[in-house]
Amino acid sequence: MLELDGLVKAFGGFHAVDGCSLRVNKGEILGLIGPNGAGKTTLFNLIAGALQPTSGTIRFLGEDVTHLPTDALFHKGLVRTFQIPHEFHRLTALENLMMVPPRQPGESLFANWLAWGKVRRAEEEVHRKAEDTLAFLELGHVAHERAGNLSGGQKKLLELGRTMMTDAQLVLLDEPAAGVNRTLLRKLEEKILILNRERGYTFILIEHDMEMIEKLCDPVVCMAEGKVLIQGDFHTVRSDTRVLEAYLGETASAIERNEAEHDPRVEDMREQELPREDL
Ligand SMILES: Nc1ncnc2c1ncn2[C@@H]1O[C@H](COP(=O)(O)OP(=O)(O)OP(=O)(O)O)[C@@H](O)[C@H]1O
Repeated sequence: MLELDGLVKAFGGFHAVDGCSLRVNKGEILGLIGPNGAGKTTLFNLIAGALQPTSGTIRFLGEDVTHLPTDALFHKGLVRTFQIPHEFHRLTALENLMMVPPRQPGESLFANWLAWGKVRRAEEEVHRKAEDTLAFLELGHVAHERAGNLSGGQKKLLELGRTMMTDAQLVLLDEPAAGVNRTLLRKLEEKILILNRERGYTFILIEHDMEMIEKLCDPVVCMAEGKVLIQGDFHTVRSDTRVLEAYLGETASAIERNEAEHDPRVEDMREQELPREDL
């Protein structure tokens, strides 16, 4: 379904993604893991057309889509969600879903004027679909609540709902578990599995929550320093020494940073940097 070949994204001299090649097959839930700064979100941005690669190619459903923008990919069925949900916070949950479908006839004044009956039927259909989507996500009770008032977990479910309004084929989920309480997390996992098994959605999922990765994902891909380190099932990837080293490297630098924070010499230096009146 998706083929990445030798993808590179450079920011100045720094390669955030450094020669990534990857295959995603229809029906998979591919888990993308790796320490902070490994390049996972940058890779998502490249796949979703939000960033242009420095080099390399992206093929989606057999077509070269390397330089297509986000909206063109969206119309082809490639949709992403964000680590921080992007809801319209003043609109209700239902209205948020009704905003999604592309090419609504109601968007065109001319179409409105020419065929108002057709427009009304299309709007009713969108309304029904949005209600069905909320019911599937067990969000029916907050349909008329402003999206900005929903909990973090409910916003994540709503993001998933927005992908359902588009008949997406490949969905990129960026840290769906982040900021979600345990109860809603189980619900989110269950819905992702149903969408995958019963509705044929293919997913790529960036996640630091290893329990979620273990439950949902096969294969799992680990990235570090912009590169794909290994691809395999969860247990193979988790026990691979290169993966352990990549995560240990991150832990070691976090410990170093933490020690530096509490080193009296560093604190002295900070005090010296500040003019007295700012202290
Ligand atoms: N626009 C940018 N300009 C410069 N550097 C960037 C830019 N975007 C990302 N980077 C750098 O690229 C590297 C990879 O970042 P990225 O956000 O893709 O990592 P990640 O694996 O998603 O990390 P995390 O798990 O913390 O979200 C980081 O060192 C980051 O600082």
